[in-house]
Amino acid sequence: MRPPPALGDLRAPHFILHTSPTGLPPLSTPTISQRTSHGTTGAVLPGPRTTRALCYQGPALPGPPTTRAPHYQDPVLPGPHTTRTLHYQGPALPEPHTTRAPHYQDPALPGPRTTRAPHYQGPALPGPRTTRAPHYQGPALPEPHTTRALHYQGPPLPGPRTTRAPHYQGPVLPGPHTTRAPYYQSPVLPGPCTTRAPHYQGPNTTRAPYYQSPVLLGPCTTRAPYYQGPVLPEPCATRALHYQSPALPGPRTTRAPHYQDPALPGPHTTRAPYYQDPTLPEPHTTRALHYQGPTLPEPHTTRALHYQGPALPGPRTTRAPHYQDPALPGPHTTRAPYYQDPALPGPRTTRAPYYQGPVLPGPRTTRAPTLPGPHTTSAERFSPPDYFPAMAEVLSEAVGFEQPKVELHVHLDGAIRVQTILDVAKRRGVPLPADTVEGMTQIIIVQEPATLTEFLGKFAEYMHVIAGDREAIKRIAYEFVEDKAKEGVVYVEVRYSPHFLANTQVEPIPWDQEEGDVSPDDVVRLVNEGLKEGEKAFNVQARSILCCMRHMPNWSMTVVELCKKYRREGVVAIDLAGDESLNTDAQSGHRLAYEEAVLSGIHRTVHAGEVGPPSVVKEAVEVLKAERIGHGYRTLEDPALYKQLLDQKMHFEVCPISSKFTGACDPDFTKHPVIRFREDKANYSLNTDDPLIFNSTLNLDYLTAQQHMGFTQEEFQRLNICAAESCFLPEEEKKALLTKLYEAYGMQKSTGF
Ligand SMILES: O=c1[nH]cnc2c1ncn2[C@H]1C[C@H](O)[C@@H](CO)O1
Repeated sequence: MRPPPALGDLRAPHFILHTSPTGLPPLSTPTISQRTSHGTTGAVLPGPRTTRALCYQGPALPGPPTTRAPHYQDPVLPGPHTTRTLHYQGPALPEPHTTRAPHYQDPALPGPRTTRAPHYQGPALPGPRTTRAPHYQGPALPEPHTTRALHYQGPPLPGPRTTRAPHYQGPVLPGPHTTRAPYYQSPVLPGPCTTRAPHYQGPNTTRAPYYQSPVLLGPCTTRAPYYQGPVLPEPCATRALHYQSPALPGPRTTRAPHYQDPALPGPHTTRAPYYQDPTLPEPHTTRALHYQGPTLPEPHTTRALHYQGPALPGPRTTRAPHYQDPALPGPHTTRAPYYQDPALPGPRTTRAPYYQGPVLPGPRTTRAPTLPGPHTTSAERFSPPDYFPAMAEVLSEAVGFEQPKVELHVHLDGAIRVQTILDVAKRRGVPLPADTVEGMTQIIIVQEPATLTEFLGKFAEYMHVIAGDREAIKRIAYEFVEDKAKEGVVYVEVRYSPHFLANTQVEPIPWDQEEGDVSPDDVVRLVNEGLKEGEKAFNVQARSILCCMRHMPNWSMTVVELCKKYRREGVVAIDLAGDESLNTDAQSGHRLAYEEAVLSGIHRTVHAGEVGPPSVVKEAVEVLKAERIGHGYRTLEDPALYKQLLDQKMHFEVCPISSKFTGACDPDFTKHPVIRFREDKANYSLNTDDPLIFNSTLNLDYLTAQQHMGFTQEEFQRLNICAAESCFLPEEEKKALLTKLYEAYGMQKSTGF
């Protein structure tokens, strides 16, 4: 339908509208002079109801003089044979009683067959044979009760097959009650086989892609969001990929968390968490948690790696904690706790090179590395690849870089004091496999270069002690700041997963905890408090980063919401941590969370290229819009990507000691990727990552760079300035931090690049 002409259009060239001297139209009816194109003036048309439009040029109208002026909109035209407006171009209207002006919008038209104006937008029209919405272009709707305006958005319409969501374009859905508006997300879908998510493309799995309600009804329905595994046999077989509840009903259902081998034979095949060797003979094959030794002969011989219980009966059974050399001769061969060198002479004499425990009786026994006398071992004689886990304390007297430092990549839950774990365990009555700092340390730390997955398993040794305990959570944050102060750190960004420290409002509840009352939100508040008090007490600036976990995409939206909620209380960014070797879906909750972070101005870092290929780094940058990369070592395998990131000054959060023990990098530090970063003047920092688990300190990372990679004091200064430039503080605070560093380093202001 043509729109009504604008006022200007009405002033056809044939007419002169006499206006007032003010130039404004007069209040009284103007005199209209008609001029023909030949310049003649026409007369006012005579008769009642006879106003012909001044420029009416349509066909001769039937009947007595009926034409009203163009744009006439008075609805109260009396009688039949009434007005055809000047520009009416609608369909032929059936006579009689039908004609209304084109823009007529009064809903109160009486009687049946009341053709509504083309732009009619009033309430639903009563009765049958009602008007189709003017722009309706959908398929022919069957009568009756079918016509709804194209943009109808009201509540669900009653009756079968009536409600079609306004923009619904999916395939025809079978059966009654099937149509749901796109974006429909109500969790209370009744009955089976109902909702099809708007973008759903798979077979038969009835849940919207982001559907996350735990109260799934009926069998065969539960597919975890993002589940992409093989088709699971029905029934009771469908479990979310990361499902961790131990309470699964039915046989063959319990799988260790992260268990990914579907081929376990027989029933009762629960494997220890992280157990990945499918070749254990049936039955009773559960091996101790982190057992990695050689196959043990006979049944019932498996001893946990960290077994510290009473002496076991039978010969050669009791092994010292961490004992890993099966070739020790004779019975009773327990070695000292740090023993790792089988080549030392003499019985029962060998101590680890950095043994600092109580003095042991007997000759040639315990020697601290710097002690004089025979058989003493100086620190220099030991190459770090062999002795790193035990080096931390010994080398702590040597200082790699004594000036103020910035640390950007350290996990709060990987930086807890062992003493604190023991204290909290005692207070809460949580049993631990050791009750001394030394014993517990040896259980927690990674002794040898391992895999990232094995390393992540270490958190299970102690997280259940701290998680869900308000006092402990606040305490670890506070003590963390104190530890950083001792390391000469002036600014730190510490990260953690709020979910991993919670025991309610987290699904599944981690670390086999009972449900409690500490939610992820509570965790963030407690950490904020601990950090704030630590800042005041120790004069260190501490901010936090909240971690999403790779294997838990459905936690991520909560993480970003917590970042937003607590951005003014010290939370500066979002991270994605965990096992990069897990194949997470690009459509996952992480992606949505990072989109939200971008929209809300939350800073973003992502663990990528630590053990994962360069494609993970690429995804972090391009999809998740990461501003920093956690680790990023494997970026070097894609020269084009590396060049791009160099050009854009992407910051790499490098963690040297961590990279050795997680198996991310060659244990030979002289081949470490950070050497290339340094040569290319890349933007990177040095960090501890998880000093508890690596038994390390920030100083040890600097020493490693200095002693094995040739780092100079100037490079340490440069990389710390890079770290400050790339920190997630607001600009003003960042400037203040940079000024502090420049002053401490005695430098002129410039960027570190
Ligand atoms: O180096 C790491 N790579 C990937 N994930 C890690 C690393 N260190 C710690 N995490 C995980 C384990 C922690 O529980 C979690 C949150 O701090 O982040």
